[in-house]
Amino acid sequence: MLELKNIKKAYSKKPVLNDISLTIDNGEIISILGPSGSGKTTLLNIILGIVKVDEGSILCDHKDITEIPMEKRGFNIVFQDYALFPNLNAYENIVYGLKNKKDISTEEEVRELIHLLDLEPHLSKHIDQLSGGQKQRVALARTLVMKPKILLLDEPLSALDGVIKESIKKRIKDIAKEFHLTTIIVTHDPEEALTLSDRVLIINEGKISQYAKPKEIIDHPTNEFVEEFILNQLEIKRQNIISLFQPTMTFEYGESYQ
Ligand SMILES: Nc1ncnc2c1ncn2[C@@H]1O[C@H](COP(=O)(O)OP(=O)(O)OP(=O)(O)O)[C@@H](O)[C@H]1O
Repeated sequence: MLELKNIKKAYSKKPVLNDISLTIDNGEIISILGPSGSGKTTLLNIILGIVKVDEGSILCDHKDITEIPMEKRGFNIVFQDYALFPNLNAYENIVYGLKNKKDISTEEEVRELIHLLDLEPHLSKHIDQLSGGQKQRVALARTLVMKPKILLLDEPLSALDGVIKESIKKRIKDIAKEFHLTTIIVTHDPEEALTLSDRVLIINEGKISQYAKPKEIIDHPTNEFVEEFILNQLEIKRQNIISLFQPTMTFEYGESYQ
């Protein structure tokens, strides 16, 4: 279990996170959702260990890790731009981290992950020969072979569209469930957060607006911000789709409107 207790962070005296407390159970998929500048990446980086807190503590399985450096926390992140090595092929990227830590994953485990992510046909391709969705899967495989205790994903679907997005979403869910892997995802897209996660943490101006299961958020938004920002965005999306399929109405004098 990961616990954040009264986390505070300011940059140049400007508060960015204000008294964030929450728990994340082992094996849960959590999305951190909020508008631009609300503090999502700062929170992710604090969990990862890149950014230090000003106040508060972080506990992992009841052990205080607040002062433990990133490399010793055993968490791992897939960055938004995937950060793959362009001079290596897909397979070399996937196994790169095992060079000095061979015993973390066996060859068989690596093969299983490659299979799960459907990457067999792409292993010898160079990074610039891969599509966005394929790059994303290589980045996921590269992170997962290191068997992180917690998987952090920064806007994992933002560069993908349509069917590919749905397929990656399903793979992230399947992998998290199969490996009982605690997964924390940063996103600004309510639809993504609500369909991908067990619980969604909605933050606004550095404070928790609501932290609940997707259904609870939709049925019982606890404040105006959640209603306005999250639910209205979903409604706009829904209306846009409906309007695409509405038949053109024709009037007596030949006028029409949509
Ligand atoms: N290293 C930094 N130094 C100073 N200010 C920072 C730093 N990092 C972030 N901030 C500020 O902290 C606030 C929160 O930034 P953060 O990147 O956490 O937001 P975000 O919700 O991830 O935004 P976005 O969705 O646009 O990426 C912003 O006002 C940002 O300008």
